[in-house]
Amino acid sequence: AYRVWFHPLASVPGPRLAGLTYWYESYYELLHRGLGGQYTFKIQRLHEEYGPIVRINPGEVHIDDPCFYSQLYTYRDGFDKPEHLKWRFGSPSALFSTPGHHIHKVRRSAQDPFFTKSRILKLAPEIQVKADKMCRRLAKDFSDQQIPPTSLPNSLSTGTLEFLDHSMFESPFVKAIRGFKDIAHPCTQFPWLARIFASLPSWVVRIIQPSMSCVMDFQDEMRLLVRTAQAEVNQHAPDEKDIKTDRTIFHGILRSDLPKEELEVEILKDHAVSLIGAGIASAQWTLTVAFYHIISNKEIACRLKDELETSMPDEDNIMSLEKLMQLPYLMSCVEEGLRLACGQMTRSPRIPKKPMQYGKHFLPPDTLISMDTWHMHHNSALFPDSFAFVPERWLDQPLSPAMYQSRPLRYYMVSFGKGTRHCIGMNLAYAEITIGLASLIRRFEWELWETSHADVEVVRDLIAPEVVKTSKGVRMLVRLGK
Ligand code: HEM
Repeated sequence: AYRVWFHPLASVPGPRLAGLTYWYESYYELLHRGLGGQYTFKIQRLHEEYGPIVRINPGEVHIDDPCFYSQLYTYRDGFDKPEHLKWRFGSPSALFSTPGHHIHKVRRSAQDPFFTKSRILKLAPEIQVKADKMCRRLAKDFSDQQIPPTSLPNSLSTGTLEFLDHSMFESPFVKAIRGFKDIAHPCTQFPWLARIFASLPSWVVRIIQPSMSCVMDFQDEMRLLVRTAQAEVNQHAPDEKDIKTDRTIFHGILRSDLPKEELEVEILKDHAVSLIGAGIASAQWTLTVAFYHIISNKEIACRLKDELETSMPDEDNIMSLEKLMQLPYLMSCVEEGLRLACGQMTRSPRIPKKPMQYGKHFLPPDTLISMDTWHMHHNSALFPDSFAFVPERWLDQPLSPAMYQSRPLRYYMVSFGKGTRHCIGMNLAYAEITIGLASLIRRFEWELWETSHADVEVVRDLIAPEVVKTSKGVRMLVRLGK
């Protein structure tokens, strides 16, 4: 009775059942359509019925209004994230899992310097080396064969060349990420489940939940990586410059001014898991979506190829990232890929400490308020025919319609989120996707193989190439012929 009639959110529109019980959300996230991961799409239908603000569970409202995005995901006041999401990906101390704004700020300040634009521009030649190696392997071993292109981007994303040597570019990391995705929804709905998994010895978890084995292996590998960095840093005085101790972001964090408790192995292991996991999954999916749409549309493919051939007559010399980023059609394809891939599709709740107002609705402090990329990127006023891949919509720096204040259209592209918790890897992701697309399209001819639009359709939230594969039983295959 309290939740339905007397709760401060009781007057916010929405289905009565959603205001009454969290089981409403759990049903859509775990069971609906036999897939789970459906609440994002259900919320879209609820907005059609109830308007731009909907109460989606007893303590949370969802807003579908592009103008409100920057108010919620703000750079000015950092908001907390809900405590129960901390366990979602089994890395409770990772940046995106950290609930409190203040501790998040401390952790983030140690990692930010590694992802600045200038740092990534310096790193770009290394990414190009990987892209070159990937292309050489394609030319040598896969000419005129089918390959699943979802595997290609892994090679660029992980910061290691080792994957490029795996058959079909298959990688153990990708299996681990799939494992995380399998448990993410159950662990969001029942956070105690993740805590139980975390407290059990790993051999017990492996027996009761075999799909977690690769996750555990991945975590062990990350612990080892952190311990190695610790040992190398401890061998040198803090002010000593040494090539070995500048090798990875973890060497850098260990040499930062973070308080001692922030440098514990388990915390750094969580950062490692999240940086590599987030880095692989989203960039891989975005490149896959862009790649599919480009090769499935002859006009787009020809226009892009023309631009690349004109600017790089010698295919062996892909131009620098800085110059690639000045190619208008290539960058429009990158933007459109990012828009359609949607990044992290699920809503990202924030907890303002001060009251907020949305229209006539007063939202008291500590209310969970959320928005998501899916609703932003499929807003038909901003992005007409929003499910179509139209790079042209990004050419010549377009503006949004007057109802959205005629701002640059890019203002409403939120693949990387906004505010104090926006994606730390944004510059790296742009670099990987741009270099990846330019190298693959400039150097080869591609043809779709037993692949249709359904193979890149999102059927479940939380990003989904593997989910699409398993749920539909098909893979996106292309044939390579130089
Ligand atoms: C196309 C590629 C990518 C997309 C679409 C993407 C998307 C996002 C989004 C939307 C967020 C905000 C999540 C939230 O509001 O809670 C985020 C956060 C994050 N991303 Fe990415 N990401 C991408 C690539 C990367 C890469 C390459 C890395 C790693 C280097 C990375 C690491 C992170 C981390 C660590 C966070 C948490 C930041 C924080 O809470 O301060 N991401 N990402």
